[in-house]
Amino acid sequence: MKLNENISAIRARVKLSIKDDIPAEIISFTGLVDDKEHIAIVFNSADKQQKSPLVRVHSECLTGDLFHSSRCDCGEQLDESINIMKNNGGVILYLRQEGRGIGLYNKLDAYLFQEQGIDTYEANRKLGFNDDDRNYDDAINMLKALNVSSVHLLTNNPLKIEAIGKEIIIESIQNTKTYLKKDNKNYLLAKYELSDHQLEASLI
Ligand SMILES: Nc1nc2c(ncn2[C@@H]2O[C@H](COP(=O)(O)OP(=O)(O)OP(=O)(O)O)[C@@H](O)[C@H]2O)c(=O)[nH]1
Ligand SMILES: [Zn+2]
Repeated sequence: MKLNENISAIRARVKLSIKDDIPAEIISFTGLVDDKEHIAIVFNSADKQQKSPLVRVHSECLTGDLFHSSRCDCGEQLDESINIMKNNGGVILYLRQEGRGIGLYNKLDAYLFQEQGIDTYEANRKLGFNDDDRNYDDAINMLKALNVSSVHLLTNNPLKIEAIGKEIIIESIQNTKTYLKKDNKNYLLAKYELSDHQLEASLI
């Protein structure tokens, strides 16, 4: 595991959301292990005030997070996280691991395979990638830099739980909701059947 203790962070206060003016801090880091600019969004200074904040480790999805694409559930999960944390505090680690780590170009390429009936994981393999090319070392580095050593984790993804749990105490797991949309049934089914995500089977 690549850990880096020599991280520094710069933070600025922001208000989030179109309607709500949710106070938060946005934090960027230098000294992370990979060359991406991962960020943390901290609600109610959870890093200072809460011993075990609620944490969402969220991988970038430009199409879903920003444009609410019908193909996935990422934007809804991000909105859900913000809505919970605006009242209860918490930390979102926004990791620049677009397309489960393969990047946007390759994710769009994978969509072309999916249109032929191939599931999301096999589409990755057809392009020469692993099913999931992410790692969470820098998520751990960021939590440590924020003095967060134990968390309540907001996820349905067992790989995230395993990876974060290697260095951070996980007090509890809170699942996100299951968001079935126009075009994301196969995406959700693949997560449920092939990758053991804790989704509501009755909804998909
Ligand atoms: N390769 C690939 N990546 C995808 C596809 N659809 C969405 N993604 C990416 O999948 C990632 C989803 O990450 P997260 O929101 O952290 O969610 P998750 O891994 O499903 O885990 P939890 O939401 O925590 O349960 C993002 O990086 C998306 O860009 C796809 O069809 N192919
Ligand atoms: Zn997405």
